[in-house]
Amino acid sequence: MLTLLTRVRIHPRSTFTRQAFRVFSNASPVSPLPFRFTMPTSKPQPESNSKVLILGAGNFGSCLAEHLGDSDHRVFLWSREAKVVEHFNLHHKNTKYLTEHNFSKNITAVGPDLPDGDFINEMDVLLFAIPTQFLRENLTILNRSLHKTNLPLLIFVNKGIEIGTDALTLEIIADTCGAEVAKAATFISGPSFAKEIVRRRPTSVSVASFTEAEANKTSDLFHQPHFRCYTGSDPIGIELSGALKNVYAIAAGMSDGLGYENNTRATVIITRGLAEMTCIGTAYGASPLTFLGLAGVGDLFLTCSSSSSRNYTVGYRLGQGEPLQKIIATLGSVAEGVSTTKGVKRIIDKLGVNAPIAERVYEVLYNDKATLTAVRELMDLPPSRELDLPPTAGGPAKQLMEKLGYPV
Ligand SMILES: NC(=O)c1ccc[n+]([C@@H]2O[C@H](COP(=O)([O-])OP(=O)(O)OC[C@H]3O[C@@H](n4cnc5c(N)ncnc54)[C@H](O)[C@@H]3O)[C@@H](O)[C@H]2O)c1
Ligand SMILES: O=P(O)(O)OC[C@H](O)CO
Repeated sequence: MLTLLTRVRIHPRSTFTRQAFRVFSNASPVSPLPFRFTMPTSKPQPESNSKVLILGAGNFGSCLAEHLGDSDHRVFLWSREAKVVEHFNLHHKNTKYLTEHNFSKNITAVGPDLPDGDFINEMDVLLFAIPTQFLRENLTILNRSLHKTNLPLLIFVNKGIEIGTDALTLEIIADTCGAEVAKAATFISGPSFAKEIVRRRPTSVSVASFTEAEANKTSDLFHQPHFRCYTGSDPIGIELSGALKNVYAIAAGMSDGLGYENNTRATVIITRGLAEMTCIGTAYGASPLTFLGLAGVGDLFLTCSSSSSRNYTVGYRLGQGEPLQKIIATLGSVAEGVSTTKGVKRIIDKLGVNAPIAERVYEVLYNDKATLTAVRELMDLPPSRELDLPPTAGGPAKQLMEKLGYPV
C-alpha cells in the first residue's frame, strides 16, 4: 500500500489518499484502485443557489424538489404531463402526487418535452427520479445534450433492476451516456418516504459514487439539519440494497396480509431477508458491510414495517387475496419491487445463491403461487446455518467494472 502511494506521489492528506484507504477497507471487493486513474468530475458547484433540474415529478422527484427549493436553490421540475406543468406553475401544487402540499416558490415546472441542450448545459445538477424501467429511454435522449467536459452533478434516486437486461442503473448510464459519465454518477438511497421528507421529519440517507468528490458534492447539496447524508464508495452495493429491499418489503406485506404477526415479520422476513440480500450482494461483488447501512438494513426495516410503503402494500394486498394486476392498476404509483423481482430471480439463478424468500416472491408474482403456500414452504425448509456468505466471485460486478474501464 505504502509503496503504491509513494510511487504515485500522492500527498498523505489528499482526498485521493483517503479514498484509496477507503477503497481498501470498505468498498466493493471488486472496486478499482481509483488513484491510478483520472477521476471524472462534474463542473464546480456554486456555494449556494445551484440550478437543479429534477427529472420526474412523481412522489420522490417532487419531494426532493421541495427539499432543495426550500434550501434556496433554483429548482426546475420536469414532468411529462403538460397539465401537471401548467397547474404547478399557477398554483404551486402537484395535481397527481403529494397533492396536499404547497410547494416552494423556488420551483418552476418544465415539460412535457425534455429540456433542450442549452437548458441542460445551464444546470449545475441533474437529478433523476424516474422509475428504473423508463430510465434508459430518457437517458438516451438526454445524452445528446450532455457536454462531457461541462458535466452537471448527476444524482440518481431510483431503486430497481431493469427488466430484460438485469442492469443496475450504473450500467444503464454507461450504455446510454458512456463509462466516464457512469463513473461520475452519484446514488442516493436509504429510508426516505417522500411524504415525511416534505414535512421535514428527520431523515438520513446513504450517498455513494465511484468518484468520492462527487458523492461529497451531492451530500453538501442535500445536507440540512433535518436531512443527513452519509457518503460511501460502494455504488454497486448501494444500488443492490435499494432494489433488493423492495422485494423483501413485498414478502413482509404478504406475511402481514395473511394475518401473521410480529415474530413472522421480524424474524422470518426482515432478518432472513437481510441475510439473503447480503448473500446476493456478496456473490454479485458488493461489500457485505454496505447492507448493514442506511440503504440496506435501514430501508429494509422501513419498508417491511410500514403501510406507507407501496411495495409492502402490494404484498399486503396479495396476502389478502387480491390479484396482482388489480393491485398494480389501482396503486396509483410505482412499486419497483414488482419488476425488480424478475431481475433478482435471474441474478440468483445465475449466481447460484440460496435466496428462498426472493424465490417465493417471484413464484407468487409470476407463477400464481398462493401466498399461504409460499410462507408454509419457507417454514418447512430444513434447518440451516444462520449465515453462510458465498465466496465473492463478483462476476456481475467485475463485468460492470470492466465496462466502466476499470481493470479488475
Ligand atoms: N416515493 C418515495 O418515497 C421514494 C423514496 C426513495 C426512492 N424512491 C424511488 O424513486 C423512483 C421514483 O419513485 P416515485 O415515488 O417518484 O414514483 P411515482 O410513481 O410517484 O412517480 C413516477 C414518476 O415517473 C414518471 N414516469 C412514468 N413513466 C415515465 C417515462 N416513460 N419516462 C419518464 N418518466 C416517467 C411519472 O410521470 C411520475 O412522475 C423509484 O425508483 C422509487 O423506488 C421513491
Ligand atoms: O413506497 P416504496 O415501497 O417504494 O418505498 C419508498 C422508499 O424506497 C422508502 O425508502
